[in-house]
Amino acid sequence: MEIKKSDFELGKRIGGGRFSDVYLCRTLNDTNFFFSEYALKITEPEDELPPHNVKNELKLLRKLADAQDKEDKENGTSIGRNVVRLIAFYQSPIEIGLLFPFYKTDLNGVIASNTKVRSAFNLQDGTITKKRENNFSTSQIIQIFKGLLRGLAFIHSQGIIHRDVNPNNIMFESPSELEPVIIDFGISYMEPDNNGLEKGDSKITDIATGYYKAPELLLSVKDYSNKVDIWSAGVILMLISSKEFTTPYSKDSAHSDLALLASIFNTFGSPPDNWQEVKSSRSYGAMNTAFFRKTRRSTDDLLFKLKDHPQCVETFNSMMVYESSCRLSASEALKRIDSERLQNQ
Ligand SMILES: Nc1ncnc2c1ncn2[C@@H]1O[C@H](COP(=O)(O)OP(=O)(O)OP(=O)(O)O)[C@@H](O)[C@H]1O
Repeated sequence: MEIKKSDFELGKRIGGGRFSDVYLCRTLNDTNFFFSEYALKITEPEDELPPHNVKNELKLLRKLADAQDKEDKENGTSIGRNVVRLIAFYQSPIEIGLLFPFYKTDLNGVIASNTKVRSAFNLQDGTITKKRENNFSTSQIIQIFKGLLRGLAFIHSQGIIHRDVNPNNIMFESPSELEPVIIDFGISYMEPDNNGLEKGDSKITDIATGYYKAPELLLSVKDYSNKVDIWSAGVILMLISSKEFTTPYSKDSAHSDLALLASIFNTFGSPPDNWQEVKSSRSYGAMNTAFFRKTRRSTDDLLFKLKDHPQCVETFNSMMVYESSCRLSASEALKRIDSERLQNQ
């Protein structure tokens, strides 16, 4: 639905990135709108640099919203509920506004509300250290993870690669309502050529955020697939099922591709010699692979809180494989996790 900016009263700025501002807003005309609060994302296309493209974001969101509407009409078991729904939009000569339901918190907020802080007194030097502890139950972790996978299964079923799955882009109605909603399609890709912007075999590799980047991106593989999102989802699972809400990666890995690659190899072991998709990558060829000879860390260690859930552990292991074509898809991963639930009934 097309709207006018003047139909809304803008409240405080609640977020935004390099090229956008997101405002809490209220409608001034109640007739067409269901909620009392919305989030309005405003972007000036002229300011953007690739892969950011709000015109493309609007196209993708409209495609997703059509599929969500269709799903609503056809059946009750919607997988589209874990993806933000575009409610309306406006276009002016200088900006594009995208209207969404307002979500109170993101995954970082949910993690903060489920963190127990313990103070430990050190008898030797009299200092006090504070330790963060993950207070999620296993069922809460599985609920968040399954919601994330459902959202990705829906996005991928529409031929879309999200390309920026990370905790800032996973929203929740409240810290206690653990049904995740994936937002931000600002750098997403639609098969087959991102509406003429990027050919399938020469996609932009400068996508995703810090720890959540898949290894093939770090090696400049340009014909990557939606499996980059699966890798990001696996890193999120490591974060939410860790003992202290940390990933096993070094701090430098958040900013340096090379440090991240080293952390990935330290965590998941050396890649196989026959890693097909990176065979021709110049950066991989230039690396001394012997330097990275590492064994994979135990999954008990990586998924501390899910140790007693072999089906989740096995699913995670099948998601975090180097050869992206061998990584589980989101719908396969969901099926595997559900098979544990059925076995336990
Ligand atoms: N529907 C929403 N409800 C509540 N907050 C939102 C909503 N949409 C976006 N935000 C907030 O605004 C932030 C930025 O939104 P979004 O990620 O879509 O924009 P962006 O320009 O792509 O930002 P970035 O460059 O950081 O990814 C989000 O991380 C979130 O905190």
